[in-house]
Amino acid sequence: MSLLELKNVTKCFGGIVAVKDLSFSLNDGEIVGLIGPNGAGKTTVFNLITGVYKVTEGIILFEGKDINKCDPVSIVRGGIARTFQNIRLFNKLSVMENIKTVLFREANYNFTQVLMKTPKVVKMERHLTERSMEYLKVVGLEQYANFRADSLPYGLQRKLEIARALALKPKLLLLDEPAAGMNPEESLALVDLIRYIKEQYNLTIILIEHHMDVVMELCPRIIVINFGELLIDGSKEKVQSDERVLKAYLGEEYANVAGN
Ligand SMILES: Nc1ncnc2c1ncn2[C@@H]1O[C@H](COP(=O)(O)OP(=O)(O)OP(=O)(O)O)[C@@H](O)[C@H]1O
Repeated sequence: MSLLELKNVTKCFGGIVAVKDLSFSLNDGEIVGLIGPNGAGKTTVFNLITGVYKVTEGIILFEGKDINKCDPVSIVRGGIARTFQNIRLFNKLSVMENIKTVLFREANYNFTQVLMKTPKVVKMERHLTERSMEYLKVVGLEQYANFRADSLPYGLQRKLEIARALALKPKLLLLDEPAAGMNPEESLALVDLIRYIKEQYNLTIILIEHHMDVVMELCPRIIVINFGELLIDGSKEKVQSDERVLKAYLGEEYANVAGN
């Protein structure tokens, strides 16, 4: 059974067909790139998988269960986490507090206990701090734990989003342009980080990215969409040598670099 399956999914916004009759599935443990030109429908696909939008037609199955009617919170609880193209952190909170906001859902104390600062609360607080620090260490942000989230450069904010998504303990992680705003050196480090978290947390990952070097490094399989429709779903070698993809998405320049 596939971990995730989209069956003939269509999403319309009024007269705009953002996603059209799209079908693909992800197997457990895969890392797959989702690429296509601006406006192709990639983020809409993520918004459909995470319940932000409801499909107009079609079905989305996660672990064999239809998640079309689930709200975003239940979908997160079910094991799907994401990062956003436009970073969505709690800017005024510290880096560590951004992780704690996720971990608090595990805390089993009430408001009065918090006000009284009971031993149970103090113990749980310490535990959450340690856990938050573990996630920050994974992405290399431990030294920024007490910085305000919006004081970090973009590249580090993206890593914080990844750490926060990991704290949700997902099975499936959706990364929306994680390398946006990063220089080549940072992108390379990001590739290593994504590989590491995939293995460490046993994740299945689908990745939207315009940095083709990142996609080619990370993803043995790539799904290309254009005008909301599937153009090609195959190995990176197949995608790299597909003429339509080369011309439309990767450009002649990349084709030459790739030696095709
Ligand atoms: N909430 C919305 N209301 C109306 N139209 C929308 C909405 N969300 C997306 N669209 C439209 O759907 C199409 C697909 O947009 P989407 O953001 O999914 O593309 P994308 O492939 O992620 O683009 P990019 O690479 O630029 O982020 C676009 O024409 C967009 O304008």
